[in-house]
Amino acid sequence: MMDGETIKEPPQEWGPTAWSHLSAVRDRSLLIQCITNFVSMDLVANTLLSVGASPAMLHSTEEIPDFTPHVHALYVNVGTLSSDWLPAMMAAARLATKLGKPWVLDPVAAGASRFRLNACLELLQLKPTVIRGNASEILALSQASLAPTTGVDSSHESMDAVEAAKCLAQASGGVVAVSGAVDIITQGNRLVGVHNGVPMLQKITATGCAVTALIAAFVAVDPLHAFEATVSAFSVFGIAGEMGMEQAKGPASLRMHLIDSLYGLDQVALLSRINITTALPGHDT
Ligand SMILES: Nc1ncnc2c1ncn2[C@@H]1O[C@H](COP(=O)(O)OP(=O)(O)O)[C@@H](O)[C@H]1O
Ligand SMILES: Cc1ncsc1CCOP(=O)(O)O
Ligand SMILES: [Mg+2]
Repeated sequence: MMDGETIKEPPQEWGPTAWSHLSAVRDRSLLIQCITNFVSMDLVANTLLSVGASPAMLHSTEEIPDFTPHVHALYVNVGTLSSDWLPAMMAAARLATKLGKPWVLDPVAAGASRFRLNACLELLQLKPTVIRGNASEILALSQASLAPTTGVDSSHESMDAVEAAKCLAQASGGVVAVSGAVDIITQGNRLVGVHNGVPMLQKITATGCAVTALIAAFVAVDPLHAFEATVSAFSVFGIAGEMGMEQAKGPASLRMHLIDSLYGLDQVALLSRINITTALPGHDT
């Protein structure tokens, strides 16, 4: 294989990998510290509880030295960022990194303002294990440039951000994940697409925040294989979305059925529904 060439992944391995991650998360009572936005706190906490993890929304700077050493992973989300929250995010991420604990960044609306973009760039310096955003967020971060028309929702397709994601992964040294109709996950010379999920997930606020929280839990059980953990979390969340949609009448009932489906997801459903590609059009080598 030539240097820089993308490794071909055996797709048949992903079902068992995702199942073993979900089973481990369910077995382990993982404590996940979430410094997340006001909009997402409820869905993030309920998503983590539905897979057996324990969410804790502790965000005071004063609590970090006592609390962060006990968590299995840290989740930082800048969705409703203000200057008084940033020091806590930085302190928690710094301590997590120092203690060798995984931490995951959700750069919500990274390109919406200079303050937010600079905050995300500062957080990037602290080496997140995984960065998960929508395509517009990953493009803004990768180019370190504002995109003022972009709020929290993406104005791009995930496929538009494949090269940006690869650059960001190289620059940060972490896993970079772009959500969308196809979720793109990349690290080094690895790249896969997860095709699970339903478009209605975009009509529920904070589903992006929730899938990032799930990634934090999955990475907590397997910090040395953050790429596999991230792909597994996306598949599980997307499959739960598909199963929830079979019972839902619209976004509000999908939100409820999504959580129920995460809670009840079994091995047969996961193995039969998981849909992963390892060769994206124009990006397979
Ligand atoms: N068109 C789509 N089809 C299927 N799933 C989707 C689609 N768009 C987003 N999703 C899923 O919805 C969840 C939230 O992603 P997204 O809407 O991109 O994040 P954000 O809310 O941060 O913008 C992810 O699990 C993603 O896979
Ligand atoms: C609407 C909104 N405004 C600030 S944060 C937030 C929630 C964003 O959630 P997501 O990125 O998962 O759509
Ligand atoms: Mg988001």
